[in-house]
Amino acid sequence: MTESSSDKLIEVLRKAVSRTSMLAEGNYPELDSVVRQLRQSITQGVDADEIQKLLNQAEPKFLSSDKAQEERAKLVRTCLQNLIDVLEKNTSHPLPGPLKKQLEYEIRSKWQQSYEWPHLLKLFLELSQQTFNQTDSSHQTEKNSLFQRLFNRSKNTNQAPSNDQDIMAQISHTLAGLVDNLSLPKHYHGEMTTLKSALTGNSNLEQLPTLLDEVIALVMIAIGKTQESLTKYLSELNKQLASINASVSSSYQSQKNLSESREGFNTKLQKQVEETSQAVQGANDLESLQQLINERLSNISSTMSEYRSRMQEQEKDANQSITSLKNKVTRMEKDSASLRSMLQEKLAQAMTDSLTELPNRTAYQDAILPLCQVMQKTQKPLCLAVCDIDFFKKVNDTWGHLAGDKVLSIVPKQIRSVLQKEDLIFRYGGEEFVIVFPNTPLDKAIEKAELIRQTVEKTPFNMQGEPVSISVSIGIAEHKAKETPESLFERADKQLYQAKDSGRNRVMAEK
Ligand SMILES: Nc1nc2c(ncn2[C@@H]2O[C@H](COP(=O)(O)OP(=O)(O)OP(=O)(O)O)[C@@H](O)[C@H]2O)c(=O)[nH]1
Repeated sequence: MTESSSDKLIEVLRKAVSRTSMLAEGNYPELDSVVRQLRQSITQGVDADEIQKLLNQAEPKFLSSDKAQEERAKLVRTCLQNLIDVLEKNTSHPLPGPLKKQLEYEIRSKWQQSYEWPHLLKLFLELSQQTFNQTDSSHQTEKNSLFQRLFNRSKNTNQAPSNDQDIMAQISHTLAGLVDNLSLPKHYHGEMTTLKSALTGNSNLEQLPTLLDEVIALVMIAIGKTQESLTKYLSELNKQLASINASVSSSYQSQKNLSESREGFNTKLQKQVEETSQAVQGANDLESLQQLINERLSNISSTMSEYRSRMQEQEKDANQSITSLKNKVTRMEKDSASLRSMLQEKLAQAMTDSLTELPNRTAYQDAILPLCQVMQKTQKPLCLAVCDIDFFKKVNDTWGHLAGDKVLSIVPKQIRSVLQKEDLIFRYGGEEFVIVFPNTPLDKAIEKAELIRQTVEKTPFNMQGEPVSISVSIGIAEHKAKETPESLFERADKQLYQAKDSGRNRVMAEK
């Protein structure tokens, strides 16, 4: 490595350490002073030995904070699973399948990312609401059941059955455990204690949505560091904009001063020339004329040199302010480019499923409406296929989750290998994929789906040395004029259920 490229590398690393340490600060109080010291030493450019000494001292603290974070995440995962269990065991109806599946899948794939915790809790709240809606529509006898009173807030003030009280006691006990586990800044400890005591022993079901909201708010505070740093970053950019604005006004002011002094100079010079010409006309002898002209010329020359030096000074000022303006704009451009790429990266992460690397359900929901609209406008057909791996639970139960994950990552690759460039595939949740065939009529989509089915069926899977065959069932529907994406999905999903009911490993379409 040349000296200049190693200098550059050191500079980049210095910056990276300094920014990362800013993000880390505030997460673990016991690490804060070390992180701050490290940043200061690095920005002040102290020598390597000193930084090494600091790192040696900090090592055990870094390790213990890593462990604490992992423990915390495990507890959150267990808590979320317990919440689903409480719901499942205590209601007389099955929980809404797709949402439960989605929540379980998201818990499995996201529990380690603390910024996903509020989202997981919100999904649990949604699951509870859907459970109630389902219960309500099918069983009038349960009018005063848990979820009716929870989410519909029925006016009926009957005493809650003791079963409901038990459920709430279990849910609040789990939530209190979760709150206890949060790492919050000191000034939130009061709120945390209040919420914990509101949860402990609480058997009033009607308070669950409010309490859950409060838990989510505290979780967001506990993990809100990234947001905070983003806000700081934006406010820094804002400050830079303000300072650019100030520079622009000062540069405008110096331009204004320049033109004012030019005007002043012109008037003064004109006046001196006029006075000279009048004096020349009024002079009666050569000697006095010579003296007068000398006097006037020296006046004009001193006015001109005064003007020249003033102009030079002002020009220097203007140049300086233009240079500083240019530097500020360059710095701001760099900062906003890095912010933009950071946001794009975050957006891409939020839209991609980490196991299969396919665009996820959120990406599907963003894409489907505009796709339907374009196809409708151009009067071209669009078909949607919902594809689900058959007996996937058996794969997990027989060969374990890792083997299940392997199947989940291979199947979409096989599907993709027979798709055309314009076809789109998404992981909708669990072992379910959605495939969009733009510009494709129903009979053609059925052919494509049949090819997908055969390809998966022929793919050799091997579990612990045993050959295993995997198959998929597929339901298809063609988009109708003015139909919503939800209704299109529902029709395709219905076909999928028929394919499952008719024995699986088949394609069914609405004819
Ligand atoms: N390994 C693994 N399992 C998952 C993942 N997502 C969902 N599952 C599991 O997939 C299974 C789906 O099971 P079911 O919905 O009963 O469906 P199935 O066994 O495929 O049966 P049919 O769809 O009726 O053919 C559940 O056991 C989920 O826990 C994942 O990301 N990895």
